[in-house]
Amino acid sequence: MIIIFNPTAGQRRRQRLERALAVLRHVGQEFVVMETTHTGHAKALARAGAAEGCGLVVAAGGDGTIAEVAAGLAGHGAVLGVLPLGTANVFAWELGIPVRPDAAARLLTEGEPRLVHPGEALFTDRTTRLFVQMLGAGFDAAVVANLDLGLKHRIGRGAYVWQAMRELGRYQFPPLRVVFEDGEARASSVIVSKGRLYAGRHLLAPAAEIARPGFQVALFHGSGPMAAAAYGAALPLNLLPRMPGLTLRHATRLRIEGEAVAVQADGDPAGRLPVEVRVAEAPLRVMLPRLAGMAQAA
Ligand SMILES: Nc1ncnc2c1ncn2[C@@H]1O[C@H](COP(=O)(O)OP(=O)(O)OP(=O)(O)O)[C@@H](O)[C@H]1O
Repeated sequence: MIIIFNPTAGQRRRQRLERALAVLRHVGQEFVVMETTHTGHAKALARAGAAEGCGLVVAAGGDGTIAEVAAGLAGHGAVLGVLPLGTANVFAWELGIPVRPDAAARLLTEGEPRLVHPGEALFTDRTTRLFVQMLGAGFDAAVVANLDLGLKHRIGRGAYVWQAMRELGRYQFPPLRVVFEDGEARASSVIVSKGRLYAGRHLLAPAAEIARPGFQVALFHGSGPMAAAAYGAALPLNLLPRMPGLTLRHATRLRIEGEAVAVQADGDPAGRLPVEVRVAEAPLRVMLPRLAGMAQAA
């Protein structure tokens, strides 16, 4: 087992990693920990580990690290394991992976691999980017692009709230055009979601099924600071899917266009519009809680 650790993810990450490692040592599980030193490093480490025949490659970090490791494993048979040490850990909440380090470590040895179908973004400079949970264009991507990373490391998710309030006063809400296989739509912001959750455990797309190929696309029609503030207020109350001015629809392929508008993928800056979004060619095997065990627990 290789554990790829992002030392900059989340808060108190090193202590949380050590708690997970103690459990693995206790059960006699052999592992090697590799620390990332820069963006993109997790992908390279995962690819090398899988090429050398490692069967389980663990992302110890947030959703950005998970997405990088997933991209490195694409086309190999290795299973992705997750030790959620990030700020929001949406992927873990979505799939029932425990966020407590000791429980997450136990899952690595006791879980079962199941298939998940990531998304892939293709930009005009021909770069591609895998995403495991969501991709956003518009307001939320502006928040991510301008986030104070020092503040994020000090106070965690509160830094996103602070930045969102700052963006309310200056974001211009340029119109976006979204082209689907069967028509097109306009919106002020778009979130392409693999899963049901967003920004932690908050409900965004109730009909989404992360294990199936395809997306729920949230189109935010309301424009301007008042509309964005209303969406933001509805999110922690899990009322966002019912907000007027928000439509949700299924898609397996789409194109988002807008004048140099920022794009975020799994909570990290990813580039600028236009972007093509599609289902990644290779599904991913992820170590998840056993379904039988979940049924017994229910
Ligand atoms: N050593 C490093 N120094 C700086 N950046 C790094 C390093 N290792 C990884 N990164 C970058 O940090 C980004 C953010 O990390 P990650 O998503 O794991 O944590 P997070 O943002 O705190 O969590 P979450 O996505 O759950 O909110 C990753 O996408 C990766 O590109």
